[in-house]
Amino acid sequence: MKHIVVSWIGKRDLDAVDAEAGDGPVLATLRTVQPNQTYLLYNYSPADVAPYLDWLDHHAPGKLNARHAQLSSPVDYSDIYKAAEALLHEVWTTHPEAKRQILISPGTPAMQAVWILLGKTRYQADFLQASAEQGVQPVDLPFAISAEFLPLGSASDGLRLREMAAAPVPMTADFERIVTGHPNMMKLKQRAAALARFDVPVLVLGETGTGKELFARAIHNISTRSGKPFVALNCGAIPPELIDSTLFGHLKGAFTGAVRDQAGVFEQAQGGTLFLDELGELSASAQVRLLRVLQEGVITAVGDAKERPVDVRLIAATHRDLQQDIADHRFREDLFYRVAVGVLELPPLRERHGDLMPLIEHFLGAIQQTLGIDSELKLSPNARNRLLREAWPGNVRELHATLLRAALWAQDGLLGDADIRDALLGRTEDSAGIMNRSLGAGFDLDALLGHVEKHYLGKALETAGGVKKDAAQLLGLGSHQVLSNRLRSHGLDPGKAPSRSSK
Ligand SMILES: Nc1ncnc2c1ncn2[C@@H]1O[C@H](COP(=O)(O)OP(=O)(O)OP(=O)(O)O)[C@@H](O)[C@H]1O
Repeated sequence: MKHIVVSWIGKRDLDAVDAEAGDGPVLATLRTVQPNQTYLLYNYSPADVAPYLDWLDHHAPGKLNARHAQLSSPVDYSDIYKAAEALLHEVWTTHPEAKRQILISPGTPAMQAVWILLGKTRYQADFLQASAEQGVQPVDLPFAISAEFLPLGSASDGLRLREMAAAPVPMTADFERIVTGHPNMMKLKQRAAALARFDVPVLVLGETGTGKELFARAIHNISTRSGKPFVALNCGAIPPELIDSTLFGHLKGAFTGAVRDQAGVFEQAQGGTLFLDELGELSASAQVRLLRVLQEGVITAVGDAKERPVDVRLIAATHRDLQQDIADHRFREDLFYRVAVGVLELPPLRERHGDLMPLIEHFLGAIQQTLGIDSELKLSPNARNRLLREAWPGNVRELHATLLRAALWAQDGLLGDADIRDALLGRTEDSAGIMNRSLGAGFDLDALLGHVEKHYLGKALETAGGVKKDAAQLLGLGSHQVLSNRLRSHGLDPGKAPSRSSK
């Protein structure tokens, strides 16, 4: 494996040419860790550094690259950042697979600080330090600087770079839609893309709203079945008496209310992918029948005597701990091993350090389009901090819903702290909260009703994926024009909204 070391050249290094002064931090480190390639930055004059570079070339292992960085002063953070960033960008993108170490000892404290900032965030690296007293040592910096602490622009640039650097399997647009810069999630995207190429069942585990369906769709879209249907079914939402007919279909007259033949989801997904969400909610008897279909590749519709062959790839998901359910005899072990051939376990949002800001930016852009807002949606600093402090028990889905609600509340495209607070309240405020406000000073009936209206407008738009016609139907409003009028009365201009959301 290629091994690269990066460092500034410091005063003690230049002094090392004089035989009395020891090796200096750079040479001492190179002798110890033996990299194949070393990249050095210096801000001394090239004439002063030339003898040192000659000398170093004689004594150091591997290939040396040194470049002059023009700094207005050795403590100017901005110039140091530019020089260090340019070097790391070049080296990290040219050698994405290499073992990368940054020697932080040579140079000024400002140079050290910039190495740590960059090496902990956009250009992940191990750090080394060298001193005459302690020798050469790895530096353990027991903290993470997540993308949340970086300015917006650089957080997303870094995201792209890290994705590029860590992507041996080419990612298609479908996987690009899964916004993340978190190393575990990027590994999961890789694994999912690899699994997509094999026609095996996949089990996606994770809390609600972590992106299980998004992964399932991405897998389908890059698989050989992409030209065929993707059918999603939430097993937890089907009444037990309808589970068989929903899965396998029924014939006309099979039971009261069966007025015509109806294909089940297996048949609807024929040739394609069936996504069974909340698989852990299936009753014991439904589990037996599902197992049989997976073993034999045939279904029997309710009321039918004939078996019909089905060719479907199954992707299942659950937020439950299926291993525990197996131990408690709630889930069949044989079914588990049938569906859990490829397993992806998505971490909750609270564990994906660095993902919040990129997701927020992504959703603000999508919501702006959905709501047809002209100017870019922006967050006030306090609103941003509030979003970053939240634990997000409903994960990415809840983050999106909160931003959508806040965007409906916001004035002039600026989402303030109060908008976010109100939007967050919307997730917990029950009818009693709304019904039991004290009358008198501060009570404002119009504002309260407006609040409720905005809550439901947002909820319907979210549920309908931004399609106004469907949202209007969900709200019992006569037409999408009525919905548009209501949105307009809250200062939004839905005339510009696309008919389909960009999500
Ligand atoms: N990493 C992500 N990048 C962009 N959008 C995301 C991401 N994760 C989730 N989303 C969005 O969040 C919403 C919820 O995601 P999804 O439906 O895939 O979650 P889920 O785990 O299947 O949820 P549930 O268990 O509640 O069905 C969707 O609108 C999805 O597009």
